[in-house]
Amino acid sequence: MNEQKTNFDTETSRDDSDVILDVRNLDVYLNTYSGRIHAVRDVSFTLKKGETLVVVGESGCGKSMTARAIMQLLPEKISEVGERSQILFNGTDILKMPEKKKETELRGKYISMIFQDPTTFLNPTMTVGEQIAESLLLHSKMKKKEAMEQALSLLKMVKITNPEKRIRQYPHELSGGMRQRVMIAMALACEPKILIADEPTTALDVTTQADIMELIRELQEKMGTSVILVTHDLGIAAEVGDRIQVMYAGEIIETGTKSEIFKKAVHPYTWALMKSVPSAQSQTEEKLYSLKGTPPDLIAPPKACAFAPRCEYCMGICRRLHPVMAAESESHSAGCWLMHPDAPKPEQLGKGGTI
Ligand SMILES: Nc1ncnc2c1ncn2[C@@H]1O[C@H](COP(=O)(O)OP(=O)(O)OP(=O)(O)O)[C@@H](O)[C@H]1O
Repeated sequence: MNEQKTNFDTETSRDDSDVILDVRNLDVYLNTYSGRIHAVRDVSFTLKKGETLVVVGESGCGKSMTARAIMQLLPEKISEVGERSQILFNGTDILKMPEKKKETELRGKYISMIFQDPTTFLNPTMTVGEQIAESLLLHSKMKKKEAMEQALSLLKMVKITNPEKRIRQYPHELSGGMRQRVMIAMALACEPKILIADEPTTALDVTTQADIMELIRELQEKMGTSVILVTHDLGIAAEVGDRIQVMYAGEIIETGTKSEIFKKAVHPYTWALMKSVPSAQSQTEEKLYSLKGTPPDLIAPPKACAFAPRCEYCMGICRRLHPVMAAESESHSAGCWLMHPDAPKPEQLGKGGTI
């Protein structure tokens, strides 16, 4: 079997003029007291204009570090990006941009990010209006008065109640949902080409979650922004995603359109994630499936399939060789030895089959 690791999805889309972001061979290392963590491992993917790409996976699988690498907001001092890595925004490698340009052009103007917890992002000593205006002043030639007027229209756009009052309030005076709306207003202030949303609704109650996701979708349609949404919630992925990218142990293990992933997933890890989603039926009739074991330690990531120790369909080869990323269709690919033409069908496999 072929040992070389390729990513057919990226290969097929390299010539695509619709591609706004092209991430190639991204490696992120974090130098911690416990050791050097290989948090993102050879990740390649593209994002098209106007689409929503959802990145899913368990905690610690590298979703946030991938998102932060694009925004160039990796943990200071301890992080390192691999030498061969490239992050091309409209053809320009973000990793080679001077720091000043990243500050004044890249962040906010071209790419914006919203986080799970707005309190760590919003400045507690400035009013909501001043903060939105500040971001406008940084990226445009507006005067302060004009920026404050624009801040008010942005607060109206994100449908905050009583915007004339909110604009003069401080973050601590607002509810969690309102603070999240303020962060979205700030992120969209300069009409970025890409919005990265890292678990934007995790800290909110279910109703507010739905409102915020609806808001992001509405604004995306209106402004034509491309969105990368990081979530561990497959329900949200099913609702808003055009394409889904499943990550495990710092790698992409399956990627495809929403219907390919939800109806025709081929990787046992994706199957396990799907089975763990509560449905109306599972809540009343059966115990919810829970994936046993934990993801591997990324200080010494396995050389072979990282999911093998937890996989019900694990074969001998899975413990020896890294799987090849293989194409199911032009838009659907996965890294699993079960896809090899010589592999037995999953239903024929007992634990630890041989190939
Ligand atoms: N600031 C940090 N310092 C040290 N290690 C970190 C830091 N942030 C993340 N890591 C480690 O990097 C790896 C990838 O983490 P990452 O946050 O990207 O995962 P994730 O999939 O986004 O999970 P979560 O949903 O829990 O944030 C994990 O092993 C994690 O422990």
